[in-house]
Amino acid sequence: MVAATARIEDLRIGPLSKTYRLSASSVLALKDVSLDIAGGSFVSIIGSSGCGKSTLLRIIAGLEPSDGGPVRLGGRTIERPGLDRGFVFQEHRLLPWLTVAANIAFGLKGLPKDEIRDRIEAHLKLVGLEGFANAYPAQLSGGMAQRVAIARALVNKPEVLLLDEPFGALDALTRIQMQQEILRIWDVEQTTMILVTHDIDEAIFLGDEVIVMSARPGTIKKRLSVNLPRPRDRTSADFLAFRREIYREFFTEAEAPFAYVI
Ligand SMILES: Nc1ncnc2c1ncn2[C@@H]1O[C@H](COP(=O)(O)OP(=O)(O)OP(=O)(O)O)[C@@H](O)[C@H]1O
Repeated sequence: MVAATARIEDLRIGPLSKTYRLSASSVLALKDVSLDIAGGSFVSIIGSSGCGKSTLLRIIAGLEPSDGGPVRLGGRTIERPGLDRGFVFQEHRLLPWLTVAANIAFGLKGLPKDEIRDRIEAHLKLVGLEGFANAYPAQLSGGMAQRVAIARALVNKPEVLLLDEPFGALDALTRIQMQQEILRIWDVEQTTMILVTHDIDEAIFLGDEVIVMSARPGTIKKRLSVNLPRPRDRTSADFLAFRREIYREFFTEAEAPFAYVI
C-alpha cells in the first residue's frame, strides 16, 4: 500500500480573476473567484462550456497565472507547478515510446533506483495494473491508459490531485468503473481531489461538494454539500433530488422538462 500523506493542507483560492489577453481583445475567464477547499476532501466542479473550469484548475496547478489573486496550499503560495499537485487531463498524454513503468517514473528523477522501483510497483498496484509494467500505451485500452495517467500523477505523492474531465473520453461503462476506482484511490491516498466534469451524476457520485460555475465571466454560482452516505446509489431519491437541484442551475423546467421527471 502507498503511504498516505501525513497531513493534508487546506487550499485557499482567491479572490482571483483571470484575463486572457488576445492581440485585439481580452477575455475575462474568471471574476472574483474565492474557494476554500478542505484538505482531503473531494470537490467536483461543474459548469457550462467556457465558464472557466479548466482555467481555475490550471491556476491551482500553477500552469497559468491569475491576474494577481492568491492560491495558497497550507502556508505556501502557489506560483508554479510543484510536486505537491498532480494533474490528470482528459487525454492520457502518455509518451508512446515509453513503457507503462517508464511513463509512471517520468517525473521521478533524482530518487534512488530502489525508491523508483518501489514507487512504480506500488502505483501500478494502486491503479490495478500489476503485470503491465512493460506494456506500451498503444497496447492499453482507454481506461487502462487513464489509470496509468492517474498513477503518474500520484507517484510523487501530491497533496492535491487535479482531474480535468479525466473520464470524458471513456465509454459509459468504463467511466462508471473509473469513478468507483478513483474513490478507492482517494480512500487509500487521502489526497485532496478536485474534479472538473460536465457530467452532473459524476459530480454528485464523487463529490463531498459540488461547485457550480456560471459563464461570461466565470464565477462560482453555487456550492452544494453532498451529504449522502458512500457508496452512493445513483438511483436513490436523495441522489435524484441533488440532480434536480443542479439541473435547476442550468435549465428552467420548460427548457429541460425530462430532467425534472424523476
Ligand atoms: N489560452 C487561452 N487564451 C485565450 N482565451 C482562453 C484561453 N484558455 C481559455 N480561454 C477562454 O477562457 C474562457 C474559459 O475557458 P476554459 O477552458 O477555462 O473553460 P471551461 O469551463 O474549462 O470550458 P470547457 O468545459 O469547454 O472545457 C473561455 O472563454 C475560453 O475561450
